[in-house]
Amino acid sequence: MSDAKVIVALDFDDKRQALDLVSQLDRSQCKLKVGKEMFTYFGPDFVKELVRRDFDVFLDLKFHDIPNTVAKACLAAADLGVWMVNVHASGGPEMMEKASTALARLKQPPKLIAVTVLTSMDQAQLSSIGISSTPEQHVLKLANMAQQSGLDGVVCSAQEAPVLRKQHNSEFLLVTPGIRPVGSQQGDQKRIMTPPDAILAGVSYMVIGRPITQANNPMQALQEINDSIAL
Ligand SMILES: O=C(O)c1cc(=O)[nH]c(=O)n1[C@@H]1O[C@H](COP(=O)(O)O)[C@@H](O)[C@H]1O
Repeated sequence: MSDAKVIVALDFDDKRQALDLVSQLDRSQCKLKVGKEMFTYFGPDFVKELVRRDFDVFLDLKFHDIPNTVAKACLAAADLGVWMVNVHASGGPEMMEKASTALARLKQPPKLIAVTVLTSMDQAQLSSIGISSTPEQHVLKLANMAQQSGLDGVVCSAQEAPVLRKQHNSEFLLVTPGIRPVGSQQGDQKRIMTPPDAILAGVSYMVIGRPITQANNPMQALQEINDSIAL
């Protein structure tokens, strides 16, 4: 596994464009994430190609279904050779336990993490789905559930990292999207933080998409982020 803290979210509708960027990268600079858009267009072969190129790949399909279906989908993801997979914590403890138990039987299981509260949601969005706690309270609750269910960590925003780090040691992975370098567009993200602040807050890995992929010079954007978090 590489030491890279940045996970580049490859959200493209064009495989050639994605592979052009990937060809300029190496595993010491970043890990790669394949999400619903690219997986739906280009399927497992695209994921396998990135694994073949020796990248740590996070397959971000956010499984959320009955326990048996999710456990089997996680096994299918593991078959692709990915480094990390995720499920929605709101699928509940039984779903998460079944997935974690299924993966634990493998020789080299991928990391299994749970999405808590999407970084595109704020208090108003949470209220609109009937949840009256604050995003931080809800993240904490789901993160505890994920840990008790045997998961390796959670997806949350960097804003919740300091309080999560008080309850979970550094082995519990905090994977944080909603990362915005100073001057970049916020877009649809609500709970955001800059890369250096996120590292100070105790995150394990930062998922960064558009600030890199839509930059005039993606390689320079990634280099600047890596420089900004270098010790
Ligand atoms: O699981 C994820 O990766 C994820 C969870 C979350 O709460 N928020 C979130 O933005 N993501 C993903 O992280 C990436 C963020 O991309 P940018 O907003 O372009 O940096 C996207 O691919 C999202 O699908």
